[in-house]
Amino acid sequence: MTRFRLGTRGSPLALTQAGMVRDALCAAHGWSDDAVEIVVIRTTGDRVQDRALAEIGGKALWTKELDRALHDSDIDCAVHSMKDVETIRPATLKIAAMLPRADVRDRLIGAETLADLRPGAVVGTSSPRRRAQMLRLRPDLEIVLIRGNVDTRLGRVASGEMDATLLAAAGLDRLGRDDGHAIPTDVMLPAPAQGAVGVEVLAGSAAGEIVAAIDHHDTSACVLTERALLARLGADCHSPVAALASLAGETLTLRAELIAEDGACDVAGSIEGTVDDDLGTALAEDLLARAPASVRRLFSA
Ligand SMILES: NCc1[nH]cc(CCC(=O)O)c1CC(=O)O
Repeated sequence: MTRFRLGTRGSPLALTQAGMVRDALCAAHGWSDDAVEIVVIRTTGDRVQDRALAEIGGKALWTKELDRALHDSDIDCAVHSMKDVETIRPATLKIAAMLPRADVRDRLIGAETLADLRPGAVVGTSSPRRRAQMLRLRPDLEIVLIRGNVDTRLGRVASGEMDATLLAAAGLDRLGRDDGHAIPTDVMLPAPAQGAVGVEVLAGSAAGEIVAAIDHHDTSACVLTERALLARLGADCHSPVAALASLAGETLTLRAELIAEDGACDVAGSIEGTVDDDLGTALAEDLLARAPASVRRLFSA
């Protein structure tokens, strides 16, 4: 039997997530573990570690090589952290499934709360959103660029090179790490799609039907709503935007905020409806209409 080929990046987190998708596929289809082959693909994002992602070309750096492998039929599906997947995807590809979403919050490493950080503390992040949100709450902080995988980042706080960093709870939990303290979403709204793992296939492929069997519908509904907001904003990975959708019964609630890079001004809002209401587009339009000029200019919509 030919094995189902699952493409992934090679970082410890990516491999863990690929293993979760393999296990879900095997459980859904009654396959043995060896029915799925995990194919590790090195991306530009993995190779370039010293500059901000936004600076060197953005989220495509994580997906380009996996996209090519899908188009060349070297793999049947590709596993991604949905947070890292560009807003606009090639029409030839389809996000066929998402795993149940994990903890969506950020965790602060190095102090219990942001208020506990010493005046002028050095905090490492490469995320424009985290930078802006931290400066809004604590304008005295010195935000420095940090990249690399989870262990590298934790190591730089442990060594005292920086006072603190922020990491997604989802990634830490998947790696079995209990470091840090979760920040409530009303203090720090997460990145759109944070905590969600998605599986992409070639549009119209047989693999799409195989993968669709593991889709967690509530997660897909929420994450696609957050991505619709990004699309209407014309947001990219330079854009300091936070968003979180949640479903309670039939009611979908979407919260979002846009923050100036220095945290000095922002615009926030929320909207409620059903999954059929295109809440992402509606909230994006509301925020753009109300955004101060210094925030508005960060978006190409
Ligand atoms: N940008 C890197 C990235 N992409 C996804 C996660 C965590 C896992 C997730 O959000 O699903 C991380 C690390 C982090 O932000 O701490």
